[in-house]
Amino acid sequence: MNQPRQTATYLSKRLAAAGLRPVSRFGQNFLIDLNLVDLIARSAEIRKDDVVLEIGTGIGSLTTRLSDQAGAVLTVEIDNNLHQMASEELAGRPNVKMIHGDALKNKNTLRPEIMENIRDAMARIGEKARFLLVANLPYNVATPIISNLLHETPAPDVIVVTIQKELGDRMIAGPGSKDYGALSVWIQSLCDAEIVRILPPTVFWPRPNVDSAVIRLDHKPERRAKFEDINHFHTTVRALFFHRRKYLRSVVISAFKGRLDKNQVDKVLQSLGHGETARAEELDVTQIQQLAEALRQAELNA
Ligand SMILES: C[S@@+](CC[C@H](N)C(=O)[O-])C[C@H]1O[C@@H](n2cnc3c(N)ncnc32)[C@H](O)[C@@H]1O
Repeated sequence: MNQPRQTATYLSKRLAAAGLRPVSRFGQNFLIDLNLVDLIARSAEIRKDDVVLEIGTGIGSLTTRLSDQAGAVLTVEIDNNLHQMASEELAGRPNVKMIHGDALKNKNTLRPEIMENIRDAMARIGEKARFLLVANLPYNVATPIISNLLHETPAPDVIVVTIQKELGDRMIAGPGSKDYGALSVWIQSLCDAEIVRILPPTVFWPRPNVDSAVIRLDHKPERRAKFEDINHFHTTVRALFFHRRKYLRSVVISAFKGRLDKNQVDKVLQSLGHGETARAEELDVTQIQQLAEALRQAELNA
């Protein structure tokens, strides 16, 4: 199979020949350095038993690498023109399945077909099958895609994606940092997270306005197993950081209004040693988990 020489000129000519231009609302910033396309695929350490999901097929340059290494690839593209171009590029690759459409049904839900196809492909491969997300993600939907996938069963074992650097910084941030928030706690509660490489705008065409990062998340099922109710935890974490400058006490009181009264909230906070002036952003991931679980228990006993 011929690999396209993916320079900016090559890509712009190829799109222009089809009467197309990159669509910014779809986050169409294509990687033009093929070494970086290889870096993404290599960083995922893909095996023959792996089922790989790619969101954003583009013209299929990363997809071909994934197809060479994985057992099965499911790739999703919202743009009909790119979907058609990639179909030609990927024809003759029986381990690639393409979906044309939005990867998200709505902000909180993935397109159901995605997980149906992933589960089918994993069942075909058998017990050793792992599930990976490997993609140069469209930046506007990167957070809901990653967050929603972590709710799924199975959740991806490994995620290697290109995202805005600022988003990567938020994923790996610790307490006390300006980047620390609900996303940091949610990701680190379930995964080991690392930034593999920072990418300048020049490696994309067209150039985005910001730096990007290749990040790797390793999902830890033993961490997930500790949560009695993962949805409750996620909702609580988002509520705790919604007004990040406010004191924890008033944030919890308003988030649990109608479910816990002020006395019950005070009891929970006192039992965990959080004083009147504590703020969510000062609590580490374990302390947030303990607080969310204590609030859940208090609600059950209320
Ligand atoms: C950053 S580009 C990556 C393209 C290609 N994989 C590459 O590495 O050059 C993101 C791709 O995601 C597609 N896309 C944007 N929003 C999407 C969505 N909600 N669902 C599926 N694909 C989407 C865009 O049309 C675009 O092709």
